[in-house]
Amino acid sequence: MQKLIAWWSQLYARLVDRPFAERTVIKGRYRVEAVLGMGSYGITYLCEDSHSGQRCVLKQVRPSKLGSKKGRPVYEYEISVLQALDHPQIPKLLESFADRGQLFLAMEYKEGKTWEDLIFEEGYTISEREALQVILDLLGIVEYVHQHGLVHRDVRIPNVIIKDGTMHLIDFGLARYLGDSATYIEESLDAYLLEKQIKREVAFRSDYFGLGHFLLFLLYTSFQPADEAEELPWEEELDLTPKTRQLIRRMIQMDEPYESADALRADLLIALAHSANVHNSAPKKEI
Ligand SMILES: Nc1ncnc2c1ncn2[C@@H]1O[C@H](COP(=O)(O)OP(=O)(O)OP(=O)(O)O)[C@@H](O)[C@H]1O
Repeated sequence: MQKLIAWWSQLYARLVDRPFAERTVIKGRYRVEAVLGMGSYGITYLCEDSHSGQRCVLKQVRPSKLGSKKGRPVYEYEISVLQALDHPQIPKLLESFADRGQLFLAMEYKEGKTWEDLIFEEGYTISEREALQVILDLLGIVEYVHQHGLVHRDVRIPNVIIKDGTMHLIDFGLARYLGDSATYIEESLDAYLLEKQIKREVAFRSDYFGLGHFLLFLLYTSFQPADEAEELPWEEELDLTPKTRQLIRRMIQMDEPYESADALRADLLIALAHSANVHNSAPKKEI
């Protein structure tokens, strides 16, 4: 029976979750230029706002999710989160509205490339010092989010956009206020894999965990495995200074986790002072 329900809901979603075509005008002002993505609860569009002449991002709740617990509550939560934040490196909420029976939110468009694009499409290689500097800059945005009682919980390379050297943190769909439950519905966290539990914990340290993995991604851009070498743990593969290694171990909770941005920043600055600005391999492209 459960299989049948799952099959039916997938079929239903496929039938109704059809994105609006390019050039469709929503609410008489937002002209769809492209579909940016189809996420778990929303469809994201790049639009031109005919009122301001500016580009913006529209997020539409998937029609198949409108009546479910993962539809409107998630949408309303994201609105409240974006409304609470006002930072130049975070997209601002422009408005939320219903049109044609659908729910939308409009937010500022952050033009640029994500770190995922820079690493995987453009082949950037980053030295240890540069990587630590990136994390230090990102920590400033994350700390601002924390100061508003929020945890982002999805700090990852596809969620950071970089334009002219300035980073922007996007995708607050998983953000939660401290004290709120980690899931929207009565899901038992015990069922989650340990790593997912750490990432989704509503605590500041889960964002430091995300930043730790972000740092590892950046550091791996300079790693070149020997031909047919077996995969080893990061501590053996990456040639890092001891301070950076200790820092990462705490960020990804192999050792006592950081509980405040100040403590993490202090160790980041120490690691930076000890770090080398050399690439482990010849850079294909440097930042
Ligand atoms: N404010 C924004 N400015 C620029 N690009 C954005 C903005 N918000 C989202 N995007 C881009 O739109 C795409 C879809 O993003 P979105 O975060 O809505 O959904 P997702 O990551 O596909 O799924 P999920 O909601 O499940 O995390 C991504 O490529 C993201 O880079």
